[in-house]
Amino acid sequence: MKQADAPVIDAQGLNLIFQTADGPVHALKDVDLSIRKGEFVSFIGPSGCGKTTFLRVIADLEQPTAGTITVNGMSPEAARKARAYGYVFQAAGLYPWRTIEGNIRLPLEIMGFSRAEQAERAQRVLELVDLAGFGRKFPWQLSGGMQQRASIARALAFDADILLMDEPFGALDEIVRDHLNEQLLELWKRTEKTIGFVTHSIPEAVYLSTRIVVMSPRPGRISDIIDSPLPRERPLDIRDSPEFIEVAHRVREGLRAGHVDD
Ligand SMILES: Nc1ncnc2c1ncn2[C@@H]1O[C@H](COP(=O)(O)OP(=O)(O)OP(=O)(O)O)[C@@H](O)[C@H]1O
Repeated sequence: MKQADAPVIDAQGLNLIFQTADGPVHALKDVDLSIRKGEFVSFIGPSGCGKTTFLRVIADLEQPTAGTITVNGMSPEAARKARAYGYVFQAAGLYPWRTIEGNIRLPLEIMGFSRAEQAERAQRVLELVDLAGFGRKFPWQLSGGMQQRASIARALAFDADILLMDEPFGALDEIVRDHLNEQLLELWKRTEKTIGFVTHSIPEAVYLSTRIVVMSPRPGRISDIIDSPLPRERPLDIRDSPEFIEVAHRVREGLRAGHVDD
C-alpha cells in the first residue's frame, strides 16, 4: 500500500533534450516537482516552455533524457499500463461517426470491459460532467463546450485517480470557459482526483489551482512555484478579491522574469 502522503507524481532532476534537424532542443531542464494526492496543479508559461512535454513524460508518451520520475510510485510505463491517469487533449478529439456514449465506451471496449460495465461507466461519467441525456447525440450536435466535457468524461471513464489536461478549454470563448472552470472545480472536489492542467491563461490558472508552476522557455524549466492561499470554495467572483489579484500578479511577474532571460 502506498503511504497517504507519498507523492502521486515525483520528478527529480528531469531533463529532456529532443534531437532535431536544427540541433538539440532542451525542452525540460532540471525539473524537480512533487505533486501530492488531491492537488490541482497548473502549468503556465509561454509557447515552447515544455508544459506539454512534461505532461507527456508523466503519461509515458515521451522518455526523459536524464533524471527520474515516478507516477503512483511506479515508472510512467507501469503507471500507464495500470491506467493510472486519464488524458484530456486541447481538441475534444471525438469520433464524429460515434455517439457521445459510443466515444466514451470506445476505450472501454478496447480494454475488454463487458457491455454492461461499459454502459454503467458511461452513464456515471456523463452525469459527472453534466451531460446525462446526451449520450445518444453525435458530437456535431453538441456545442464546443459540451464536446470538451464529453472528452473529459471519456478521460474519467477508467476511474483513474490522476487527470492530465492539456489546455482543454483554450479554444473556447470566455463565458463558456468560466462555466467549465466552475464545473471542473466541482468535479475535482467531488472526485478528489489529482489534476495536472496546462494553460496559457493567468486567471484560469489562479482560479483553478492549489499550486501554480510557472515555466520559462529555452531551456524549458520551472521559474516559480506558487502555493495558492485561496480557499477550496471558489465562486467566480473570487477573481475580484485582493488575494486572487495578488497571486495573479506573482504569476505575471514570474512569466515576465522568464522572458527577460530570453
Ligand atoms: N517531438 C518533438 N521533437 C522535437 N522537438 C519537440 C518535440 N516536441 C516538442 N518539441 C520542442 O520542445 C519544446 C517544448 O515543447 P512543448 O510542446 O512541451 O511546449 P509547450 O510549453 O507545451 O508549448 P505550447 O504552449 O505552444 O503548447 C518546443 O521548443 C518544441 O518545439
